[in-house]
Amino acid sequence: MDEGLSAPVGAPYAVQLRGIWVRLGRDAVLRGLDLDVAVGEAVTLLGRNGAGKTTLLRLLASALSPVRGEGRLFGYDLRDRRSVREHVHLLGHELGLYPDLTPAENLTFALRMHGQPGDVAAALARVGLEQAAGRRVRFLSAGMKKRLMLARLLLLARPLTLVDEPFANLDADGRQLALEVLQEARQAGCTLIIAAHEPELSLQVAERAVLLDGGVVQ
Ligand SMILES: Nc1ncnc2c1ncn2[C@@H]1O[C@H](COP(=O)(O)OP(=O)(O)OP(=O)(O)O)[C@@H](O)[C@H]1O
Repeated sequence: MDEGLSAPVGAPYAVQLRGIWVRLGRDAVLRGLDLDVAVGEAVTLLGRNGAGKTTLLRLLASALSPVRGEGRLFGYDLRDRRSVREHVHLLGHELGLYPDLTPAENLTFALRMHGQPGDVAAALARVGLEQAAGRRVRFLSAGMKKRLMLARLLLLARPLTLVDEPFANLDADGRQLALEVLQEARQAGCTLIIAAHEPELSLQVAERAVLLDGGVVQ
C-alpha cells in the first residue's frame, strides 16, 4: 500500500466544504453542510440510516454535484473532477464490482483502470479470499464481497480514501482484518473518511467522529 498516497504539496486540508446542498430526487439530503478534514486525519462519519453519509462520500468522490455551496479537496475545486478523481477513491457496498467477473478479475481490471501495478494474489490471500478467487462475484456472500472491498482498499488506496461501512456483514475475524487494513492505509499517509454504524470500531482508527443529522454536521 504505497502507490500514489502523497497529498499535493502545500495542501493543509484534504477536505473543505462550505454550505453544501445536495438534492436527490425531490429531497435535499445535504442542507448547507460544512466540513473540514486535515491532510492525514482519519474521521469517522456517523448518523442514522438515511442521514446522508453515502451521499456525502459520493459528493467527495465527485460522483454527485452540489446544487449550492463550495468545496475544495487538497485545494482543488470540487468541480475540477479530473483532479479530484486523481486523489480520491471511494470504496463501498458493491460499488465498482462486476458480478460476472471473479474477484481476481475484478481487482486486475480495477488496477488497469487506475493504471496502477499491484499484487492481486497477495491482496486476495491477505483478506482470506484465495479459495474464492476464481468464483464469480455474484456467487459470493455479503461478507466475502466486503473482504473483496478490503482487498481493493489494499491495492487502490488514494490520498483521500472514502470507505463506506467497512465493518458491515463481517465476522469477528473480518472486522479485525478491516481495522488492520484501515490502520495500514492511515500509516501509509491516507486521509480517511469512514462511514460506519460501529463507532466502537471506527474510532479505533479515526481520531474524530462527525455526526451527520438533518443534512448538516452536528
Ligand atoms: N438515488 C437516489 N434518489 C433519491 N433519493 C436517494 C437516492 N439515494 C439516496 N437517497 C435518499 O437520500 C437519503 C440519504 O441516503 P444515504 O444513502 O446517503 O444515507 P446513509 O446515511 O448512507 O444511510 P445508511 O446508514 O442507511 O447507509 C435517504 O433519504 C435516501 O432515501
